[in-house]
Amino acid sequence: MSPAAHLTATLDLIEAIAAARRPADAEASAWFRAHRHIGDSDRGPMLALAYTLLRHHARLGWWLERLRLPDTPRHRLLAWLALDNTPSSHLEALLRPLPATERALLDKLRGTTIAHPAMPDSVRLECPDWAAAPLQRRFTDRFAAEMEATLAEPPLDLRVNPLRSTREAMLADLRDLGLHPDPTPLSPLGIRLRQRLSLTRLPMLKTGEVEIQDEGSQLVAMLLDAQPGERVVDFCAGAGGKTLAIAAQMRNRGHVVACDVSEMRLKRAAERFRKAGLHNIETRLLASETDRWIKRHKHGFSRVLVDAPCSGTGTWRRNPDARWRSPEDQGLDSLVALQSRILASAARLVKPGGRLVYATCSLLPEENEQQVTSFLANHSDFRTVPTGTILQLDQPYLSLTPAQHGTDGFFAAVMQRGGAEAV
Ligand SMILES: C[S@@+](CC[C@H](N)C(=O)[O-])C[C@H]1O[C@@H](n2cnc3c(N)ncnc32)[C@H](O)[C@@H]1O
Repeated sequence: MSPAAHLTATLDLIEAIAAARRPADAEASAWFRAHRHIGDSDRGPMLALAYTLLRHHARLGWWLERLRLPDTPRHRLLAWLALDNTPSSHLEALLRPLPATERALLDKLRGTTIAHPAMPDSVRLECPDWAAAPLQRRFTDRFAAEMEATLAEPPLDLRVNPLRSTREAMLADLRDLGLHPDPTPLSPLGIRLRQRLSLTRLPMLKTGEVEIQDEGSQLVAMLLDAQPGERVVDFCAGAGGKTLAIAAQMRNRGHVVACDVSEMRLKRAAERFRKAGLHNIETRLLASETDRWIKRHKHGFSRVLVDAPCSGTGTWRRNPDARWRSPEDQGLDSLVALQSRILASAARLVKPGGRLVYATCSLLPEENEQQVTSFLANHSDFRTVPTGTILQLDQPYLSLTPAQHGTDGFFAAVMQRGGAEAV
């Protein structure tokens, strides 16, 4: 692609993402499917630029307002390129015609940095109003550092499928491909790649030897501590990211039921299970969290994971657009109420001595510790098991943040039904 065609196509992609109601990653995938002629060498840089704009969303909006320019994707792109010191002559050639207002925008921003002393903290830290108060309450003097960590580009984390390979073998294969992988510090199955790369460079994704999974997500699955031969439920399985890790840990022995209310996600999950060579997983579509199947299988499982729908505040590094969408659609209060209903209903599946893990990818105490406290207050037959007894992390609950652990933000609590020996 010529540089001009490349930039014009990037603007088209950015406009599509801005206009879409669905998340940016889904819109970008659909956009590239509709533009199959665009090759890998263009895709990576196009996506990187589109995501850079999303990561600077509030700050770019602030600049356009200050310069009294309409807030359009084109102006956002021009503002970013000017702040990034792309030469004007280059831009004039690429984005013709460049009206006088846009040329003035470039002139005003050239040599300036994106941060400005007059920017309020909420803009500088890209923190939406709905999340600012609970996040400040939680992090107090670490608030700015935590928010800054959510603005960094995340690494690519892989989880090795122990049924197909080992971490050492995969590290060696990745080095042979000219990459620079590191073992992840917390998960024994994790590999971290910090360089930007096209996924087509990783044949081990196709063979099911590795899966893409943030280290924090790997740890949540490990916390379930599912053993070969057990009966396990992944209640909010979605597209099966954690189910895959759980079933692999069980070495394909025992039985895993992957439930969800989304048929589309379960279909995608089933496809992934086949590819990973996992045969001990059944998918089950639920009509709601109180589906009759749950009553029929009361006390039927030794391990139940509830990876609840949440605000996704812990995944802002990967989904920078999420902070401007979620959970405005439904509101935090109704999300918290849904989580509480899901947790109470899924708990019925746990047999005496069995374990229930409640997890979110949220940083908000309302969805995490407070949710567990209120569950325990209403379920006196459950008690918490410190996560330090399972992982090498000395925490009562698993609580990961981008600034402290270099992972996405995750929370998980392990609870056991009854005081008997864990199953
Ligand atoms: C955080 S996502 C799960 C991600 C998945 N566990 C993974 O690791 O890839 C939450 C899931 O909960 C599902 N969900 C939403 N409402 C639900 C309900 N009432 N009962 C069960 N699952 C629900 C959503 O469809 C979504 O797939």
